[in-house]
Amino acid sequence: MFLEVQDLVKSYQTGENAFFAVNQATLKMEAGEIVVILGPSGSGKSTLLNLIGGLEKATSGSIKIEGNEICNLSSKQLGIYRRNFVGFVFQFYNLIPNLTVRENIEICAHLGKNPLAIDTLIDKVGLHAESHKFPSQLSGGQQQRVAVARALVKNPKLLLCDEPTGALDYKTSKEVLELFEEINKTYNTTMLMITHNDAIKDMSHRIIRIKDGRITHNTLNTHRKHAKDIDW
Ligand SMILES: Nc1ncnc2c1ncn2[C@@H]1O[C@H](COP(=O)(O)OP(=O)(O)OP(=O)(O)O)[C@@H](O)[C@H]1O
Repeated sequence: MFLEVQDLVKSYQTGENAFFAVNQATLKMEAGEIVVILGPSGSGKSTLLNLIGGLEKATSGSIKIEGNEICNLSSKQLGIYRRNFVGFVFQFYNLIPNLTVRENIEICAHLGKNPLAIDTLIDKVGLHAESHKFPSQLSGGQQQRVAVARALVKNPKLLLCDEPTGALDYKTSKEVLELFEEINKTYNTTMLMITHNDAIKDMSHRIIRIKDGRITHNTLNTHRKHAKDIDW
């Protein structure tokens, strides 16, 4: 099993009471799976993603990646885990404005042990003609494709995405989703995504629903579609 989360809890002390942002969450992911997390605002989606990505520390419970526990790692060890294992894509692309497309990707290449070839990746995300442009010269979809390439260049086994198409229109969302599907197929990257976009749900292998910090559903998507065939 690639990822195993067991009885995971993240609580905050608010006055005398504890508030449970993630409450006894248990889930498993196979290598190469695309899993989406759905749930209302404030239900704990980002917290769960951040715990798995080693951006936050759990109150209790266990997260094992390829059998290795990450919940008891020090901050420094968590940094190494993030660097070696995890790529992040957020709703807003967070590119460095005074670096070109190529340079934005290049600066992350050395972070992993087996980085992907930059030019192959630039071709894969369809930005060959844009590689010397600056972020301000790109559309939102193109900027998100740079962000995806930047997250992938170190060849992470796990890609965590928080509303990756949240700032994109229909057409560019579809392009980015086709890219995710292609990357998943080519590199067998395991992907965990938070989204309100129904299309991501339709192209995923598994759907997790969360409410008030608790996982309420965890179902295989037996009617999985390819991104190019999805209308929403
Ligand atoms: N540092 C913190 N201190 C106290 N409460 C927090 C903290 N961080 C998050 N929370 C609370 O935990 C709950 C879950 O937050 P989280 O951001 O994980 O929700 P979400 O499902 O991702 O929401 P959204 O869809 O609106 O982004 C929320 O009620 C939030 O207010």
